[in-house]
Amino acid sequence: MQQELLFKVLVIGDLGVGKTSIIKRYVHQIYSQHYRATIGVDFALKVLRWDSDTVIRLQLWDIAGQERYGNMTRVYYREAVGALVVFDVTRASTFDAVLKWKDDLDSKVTLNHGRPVPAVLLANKSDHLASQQPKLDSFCRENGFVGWFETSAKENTNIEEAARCLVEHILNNEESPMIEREPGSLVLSGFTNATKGHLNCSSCVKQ
Ligand SMILES: Nc1nc2c(ncn2[C@@H]2O[C@H](COP(=O)(O)OP(=O)(O)OP(=O)(O)O)[C@@H](O)[C@H]2O)c(=O)[nH]1
Repeated sequence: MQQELLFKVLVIGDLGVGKTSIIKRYVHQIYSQHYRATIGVDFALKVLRWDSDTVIRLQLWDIAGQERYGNMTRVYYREAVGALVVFDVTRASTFDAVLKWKDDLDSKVTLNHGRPVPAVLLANKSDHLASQQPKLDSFCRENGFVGWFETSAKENTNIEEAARCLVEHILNNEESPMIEREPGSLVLSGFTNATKGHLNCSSCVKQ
């Protein structure tokens, strides 16, 4: 029987780092230079055919960068099972803010037993870089990110890979709350043994 899983994923990071652009590229295959700040929160849905009997619906919550200074994030973060934390490689201050976003996330949403939801770090606008960025493996290990990717929404680099890495970690979390959908019904459910196991994310940081 085919199963459909719905995962709420947050996309967070400072103002103008490219969260909306990453989502638009990933979901609609479009990119624009034009900058319009997100107000509050926006949503997009990406449907992934994961394997022959699993369809994953990724509900992407595009949280405005300015929200870190507001108090709405607790509401927005509720029931999220994963996050993409984005910074802009051309602006060091946005990297400095990454841990503040991660702390905000960890303080407001956790899995059972208080474990953090998986978070993947995105070094966006990598098309701007003349040379390689320092590798972030140890930064990720030390700060609880499950992996990191140099992305470019402009050139469509590594966005699918990053999302895949995140989904693999979400699936590996036995206790991730999830909605399993059968035609005509919506029920909250835990994982089935058929869904978990055997998953391996080669591009993610080795823990
Ligand atoms: N060169 C380059 N520019 C990018 C990339 N991603 C986004 N931008 C540009 O950066 C600006 C901000 O992008 P947004 O996607 O609106 O940023 P955001 O993080 O959603 O911003 P807020 O909604 O204010 O939090 C826009 O002008 C984009 O065109 C990228 O990968 N490379």
